[in-house]
Amino acid sequence: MKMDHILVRYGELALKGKNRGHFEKLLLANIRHVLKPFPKVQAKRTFGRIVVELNSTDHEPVAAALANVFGIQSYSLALRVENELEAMQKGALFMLTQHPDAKTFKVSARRAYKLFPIDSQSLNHKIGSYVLKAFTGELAVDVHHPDVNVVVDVRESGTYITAGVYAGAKGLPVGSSGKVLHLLSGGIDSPVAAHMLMGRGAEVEMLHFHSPPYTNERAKQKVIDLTRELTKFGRTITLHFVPFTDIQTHIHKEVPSSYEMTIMRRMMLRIADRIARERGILAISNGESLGQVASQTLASMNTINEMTNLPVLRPLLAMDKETTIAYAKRIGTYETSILPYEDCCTIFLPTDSKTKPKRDRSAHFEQYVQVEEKCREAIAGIESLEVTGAHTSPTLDQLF
Ligand SMILES: Nc1ncnc2c1ncn2[C@@H]1O[C@H](COP(=O)(O)OP(=O)(O)OP(=O)(O)O)[C@@H](O)[C@H]1O
Repeated sequence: MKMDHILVRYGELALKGKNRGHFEKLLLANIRHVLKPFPKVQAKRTFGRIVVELNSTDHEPVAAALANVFGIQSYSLALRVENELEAMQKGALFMLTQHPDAKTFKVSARRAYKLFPIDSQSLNHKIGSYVLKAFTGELAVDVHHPDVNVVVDVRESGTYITAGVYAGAKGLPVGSSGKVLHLLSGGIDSPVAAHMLMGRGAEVEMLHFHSPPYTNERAKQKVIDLTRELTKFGRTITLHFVPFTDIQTHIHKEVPSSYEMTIMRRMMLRIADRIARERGILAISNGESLGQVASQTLASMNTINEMTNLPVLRPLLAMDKETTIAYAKRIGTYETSILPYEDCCTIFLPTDSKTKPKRDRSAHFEQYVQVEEKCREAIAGIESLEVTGAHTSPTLDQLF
């Protein structure tokens, strides 16, 4: 016998009333996205849950892929058998052999298919006593706090037997809350911030500023790799590379070093604002946390934020670095983030950046930067790509 199904339950979705149907469709699409590396596996929506048919594929990698998908409350490995008592008994026994450490169990039969002739009470009894006989002395029944609850779910299409529930990623399906334009650097923080937003249903579209030849091709590949890592939590992600060399060198030449960082960030946000509006995106996000560095003080945020009246979401605002690092390790982005390739923000890194930059001073220095022209040129030079997933994601060689 072999595990042949995974039953997926969704939680918060249920709270969403009339959006439920839409959310279920999104969740199913996102599940199908992460299951693309398993061509034989199929996912279907039935009776308020999603049934994943393994079709002879090993359950472990499939379950691991599902564990990442936002919107899944929990899931269970399942065995499907014919609607016959003997098959149910053998199936329940098989499921219990998957839990060699269990000392107690119970059977919880549910008979959604009322034409099946044995009622759930009798099924509990008949299956329970069969299992007890097979495990003589090793297993006992405990109806209140069993180590394993064997659920026998009788449906018209067959009986699904599960033993154990695994926690899903919870949250909302990616895409259910609309789209956010996310500023993705190659660092530790911004991928974590993106993941948090995805968990609240946001579809993230990535914007990365790069400054060749100061930042190299490997830095670019790193950003693609981080994006690809994030596709495993939901769906394909659009990534835009904005050429920033000209703007940066110009700022470096024309602006006092204490305001370079501020003006550079204001240019980034100006460009992000325009791209978001062009693409009908309602919010911008980044990986800033309060007070970490000169560009992330309240005064700095205030001065930089002047460039947009779209909401700027900062999921990491109140998180300390240690927690962010632990989070990045957990979601699998940390190892890529710490690869030592330059980010454009560090290439002319001034040591005297203002921690309290002013809006009026910034506007004054921007008079020397040809803001309009530079923004237009940068936007015209954008390269965009769709990053679909670990199995199909392109490398730079294939792209440019
Ligand atoms: N080259 C870039 N392209 C796009 N966004 C960027 C870039 N550099 C920085 N950002 C955005 O600005 C935020 C703050 O960047 P900064 O380098 O000051 O801080 P950080 O704490 O090192 O962030 P991270 O770890 O995400 O790089 C980043 O989280 C990211 O959202």
